Amino acid sequence: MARLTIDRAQKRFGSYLALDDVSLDVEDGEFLAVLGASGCGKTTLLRQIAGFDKLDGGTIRIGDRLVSSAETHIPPEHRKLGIVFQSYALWPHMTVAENVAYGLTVAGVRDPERARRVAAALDLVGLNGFAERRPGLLSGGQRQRVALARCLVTEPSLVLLDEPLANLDVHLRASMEDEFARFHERTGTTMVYITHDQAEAMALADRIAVMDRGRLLQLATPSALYREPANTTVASFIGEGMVLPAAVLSAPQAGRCRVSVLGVEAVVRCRPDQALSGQAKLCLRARDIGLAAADQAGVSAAVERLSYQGGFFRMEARPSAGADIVLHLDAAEPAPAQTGEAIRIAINDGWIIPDSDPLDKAA
Ligand SMILES: Nc1ncnc2c1ncn2[C@@H]1O[C@H](COP(=O)(O)OP(=O)(O)OP(=O)(O)O)[C@@H](O)[C@H]1O
Repeated sequence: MARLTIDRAQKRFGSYLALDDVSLDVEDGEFLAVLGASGCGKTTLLRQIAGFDKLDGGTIRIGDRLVSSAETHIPPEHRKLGIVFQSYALWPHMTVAENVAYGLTVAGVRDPERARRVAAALDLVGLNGFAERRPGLLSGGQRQRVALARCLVTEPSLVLLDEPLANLDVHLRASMEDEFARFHERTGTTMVYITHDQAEAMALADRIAVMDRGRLLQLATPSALYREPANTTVASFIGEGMVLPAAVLSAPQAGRCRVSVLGVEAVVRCRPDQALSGQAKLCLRARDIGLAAADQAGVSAAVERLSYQGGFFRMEARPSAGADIVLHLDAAEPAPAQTGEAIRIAINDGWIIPDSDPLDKAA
């Protein structure tokens, strides 16, 4: 196990800055997910940590050891890492046990120590009955577990996982998520998990690093990312947040303030220490809004779309006071209004986004 510390990492491809001053640290034993849309720089970051590429600026440390900087480059095989790829990368001509043993053989570990460690690793991923099978005769989930066992057997100080569930179907993904979570609990290994799937990141990670266009936008627990996004990009990317302009009507008190949004007053959450006045940006989740009761203030809107989600409807509605805004809210079955009907929407909660987007600022 080891701590990972990345300080102002930079990586260029020609004139494009694929990593732009990325700083983050992963605690010993922590499970960190790196989340972002395609092309945001996740794989580039993983390749720097693994040592597949050379860094142009900044530093990467594993434990106390400097492994990457513009001047230093420790090769991947000397970083004590385990890597699990999306593609499994198993040898088809070797049995499961031989695949798992491979890294030990290369490292000069011999039987009976090697056999003992292979059996323990297969046991850990629940595959001890499969040692003599070839990978071609395993399911996708079983192959991914072999890849996990192969990575673990070398007792890495840090495990990097590059979209390991991307090739699996929905059901298998869910059971492999459990598998990864249990595995992390049992071993306490420091893990960095790359994914573009926020549900996966939320379910697994202690903290999530959200990336966009080569920059780290926020590093926080899943709950803090959802409830208190730091900027507009994170607010709209995570949990389908709606970002709306709001006028601040009162100074924050105990982490709450009064705002006017779409012509309606509401009390919403904000940072207790934030100096707020004038205009702000408000993040609303579907669960923050609902149909207004008769005696409650509400935003007048027209239902544009209803989609059944199993037990409830997702309703999309366009407020009459904001032609370019669509609000989405969840309504219990049976549908309380039909497409085209007028409704009133109450704003029950929300979050004042503390920062305008750092990328907007840079632009
Ligand atoms: N070897 C390379 N040469 C030039 N550009 C590159 C190279 N590798 C990556 N890039 C560019 O750097 C940016 C980040 O790529 P990266 O592969 O890290 O994204 P990603 O977040 O992992 O995306 P995905 O989820 O699609 O794999 C992209 O714009 C990509 O085109």
